[in-house]
Amino acid sequence: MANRYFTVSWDQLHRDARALAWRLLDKGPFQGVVAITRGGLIPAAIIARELDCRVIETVSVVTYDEESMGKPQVVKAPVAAGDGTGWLLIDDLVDTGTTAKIVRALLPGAHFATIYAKPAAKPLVDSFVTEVSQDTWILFPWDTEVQFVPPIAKGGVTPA
Ligand SMILES: O=P(O)(O)OC[C@H]1O[C@H](OP(=O)(O)OP(=O)(O)O)[C@H](O)[C@@H]1O
Ligand SMILES: O=c1[nH]c(=O)c2nc[nH]c2[nH]1
Ligand SMILES: [Mg+2]
Repeated sequence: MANRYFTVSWDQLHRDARALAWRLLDKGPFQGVVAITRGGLIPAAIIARELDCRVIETVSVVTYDEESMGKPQVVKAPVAAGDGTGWLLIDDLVDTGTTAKIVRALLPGAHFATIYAKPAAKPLVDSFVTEVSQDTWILFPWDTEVQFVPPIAKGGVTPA
């Protein structure tokens, strides 16, 4: 269980996804992007736009129910991407690496990129932008909303 949170705004996500696109420019060209749904969908859309790539495939692995981990299941395979050679594989983050190991086994030839990476799974990723400590839970903008917090002196939550 995470004991810290790292909140990512839409602006920050867009900036970080574009930073990843810059890093990927000289790794391509790619014939298509495979998004690991659902978290990889928005990062993949931003990166595909920046790399001028129009072909998007998806792979879906269900691993988590909120913050608890269950038994991973591939519920949608990446049919158009062969063994991944020439394709860019995108997810929002790697944490334990469970999802990454499953998808890499399906697409061993793909270049695997994530925006955020925690240390346990960093070696599984070919390109990433920001490392976040293992005990930090990343809060993405699609999972959160803006709300009132009390002042720090009255028990307000300290940001990560
Ligand atoms: O390295 P791991 O420990 O496998 O964790 C990383 C995965 O967990 C999250 O997806 P999740 O399974 O929550 O599904 P979602 O993308 O549909 O939200 C995240 O988007 C990664 O795909
Ligand atoms: O929103 C999320 N934030 C995380 O830090 C994380 N780790 C695994 N799955 C995750 N989902
Ligand atoms: Mg995911």
